[in-house]
Amino acid sequence: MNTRKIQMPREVYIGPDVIYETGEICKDLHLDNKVLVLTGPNTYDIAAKHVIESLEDKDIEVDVKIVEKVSYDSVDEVSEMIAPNTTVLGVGGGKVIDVAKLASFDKNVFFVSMPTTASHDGIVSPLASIKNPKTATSAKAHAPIAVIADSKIIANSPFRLLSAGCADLISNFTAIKDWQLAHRLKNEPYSESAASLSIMSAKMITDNVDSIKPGLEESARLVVKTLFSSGMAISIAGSSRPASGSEHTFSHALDKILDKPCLHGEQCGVGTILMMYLYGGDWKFIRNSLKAVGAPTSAKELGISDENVIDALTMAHTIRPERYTILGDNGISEDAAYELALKTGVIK
Ligand SMILES: NC(=O)C1=CN([C@@H]2O[C@H](COP(=O)(O)OP(=O)(O)OC[C@H]3O[C@@H](n4cnc5c(N)ncnc54)[C@H](OP(=O)(O)O)[C@@H]3O)[C@@H](O)[C@H]2O)C=CC1
Ligand SMILES: O=C(CO)COP(=O)(O)O
Ligand SMILES: [Zn+2]
Repeated sequence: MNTRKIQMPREVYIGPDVIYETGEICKDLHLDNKVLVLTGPNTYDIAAKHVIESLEDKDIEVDVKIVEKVSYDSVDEVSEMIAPNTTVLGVGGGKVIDVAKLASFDKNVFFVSMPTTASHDGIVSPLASIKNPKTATSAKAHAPIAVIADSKIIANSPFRLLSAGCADLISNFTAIKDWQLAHRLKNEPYSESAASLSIMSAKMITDNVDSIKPGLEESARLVVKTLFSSGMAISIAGSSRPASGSEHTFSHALDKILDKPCLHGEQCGVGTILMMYLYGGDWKFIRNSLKAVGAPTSAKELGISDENVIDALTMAHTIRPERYTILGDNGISEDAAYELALKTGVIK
């Protein structure tokens, strides 16, 4: 059978205060039997409590779970709370949304994505990126049945999170270069439509850096919509290939090395500067774009050591060996990694 399934959300709501309409939206979608709200310790007060009120106002039975730690154990814990008629609402950052996505997929129930910030492109994608000691990358799950994105809450989220979302999008530039390389060198299947959508998403950010400002609802809308289009590129490809290449394996390596990793998008942004240099591309454009959206461009700005950068660079090719990238099968030598990081100003 040569059929591919592309999953997209059925309904997408973006707007100020839309969170207060959650109950009504769930009723309209017939997702009103029983709802499990997953949220984080901070996002409970910021968003989830209003979601719960809105659901209860419509007489929908609600269970709540605060996700403290993101792991396969938390996915299992959440799965145990899911009955066949439960709808799972993920209200929070990328980690909460990923747990909601994977647990609902395991139990074959609907999932609604309710991002409280715009920090990553997993908002609509059908993949969940949950780490375990063996795999550092995303697992197959399903797309949300609906997305409810409150642009007021997102605009008021820490600007650092929005900057990280922009950096996750800018990283599509090198992800696509890696995909094209793997297509030419290894005959890996390549989708022109997914790649175009991915590049368009990255350009939407670099063409509009001046419009991305703290506390502005228009900025939040722009970044959310662009994260949607990048997530859709992932859906079309059926893998994170259009949005995750060597810059992401650099970030995944940092996640393994650091006791307290930085934000996903921040690490990927710095990785993009490094990998674009390896491609002989315009890495200064990447660095300037990241600076313009307020994202870190060096080890110092990430708050990590120069040694962490070199270790992550030399480890990156081991993270997902089946996904061919500019780092090749053997990776980069320590000397070359040092030169690369120095020349791009990532280390001093
Ligand atoms: N599935 C996919 O395709 C993808 C998945 N990812 C994954 O997503 C994760 C990264 O997501 P990210 O959002 O950066 O990290 P987190 O989910 O850890 O969120 C970062 C922090 O921001 C807080 N926060 C969220 N919204 C607000 C708000 N409105 N106001 C104040 N604080 C807020 C969270 O609070 P709280 O403590 O309440 O949670 C948390 O402390 C990674 O695990 C990454 O692998 C990334 C890209 C794609
Ligand atoms: O972060 C992602 C896309 O931005 C998902 O990537 P991974 O598949 O590498 O986890
Ligand atoms: Zn990413």
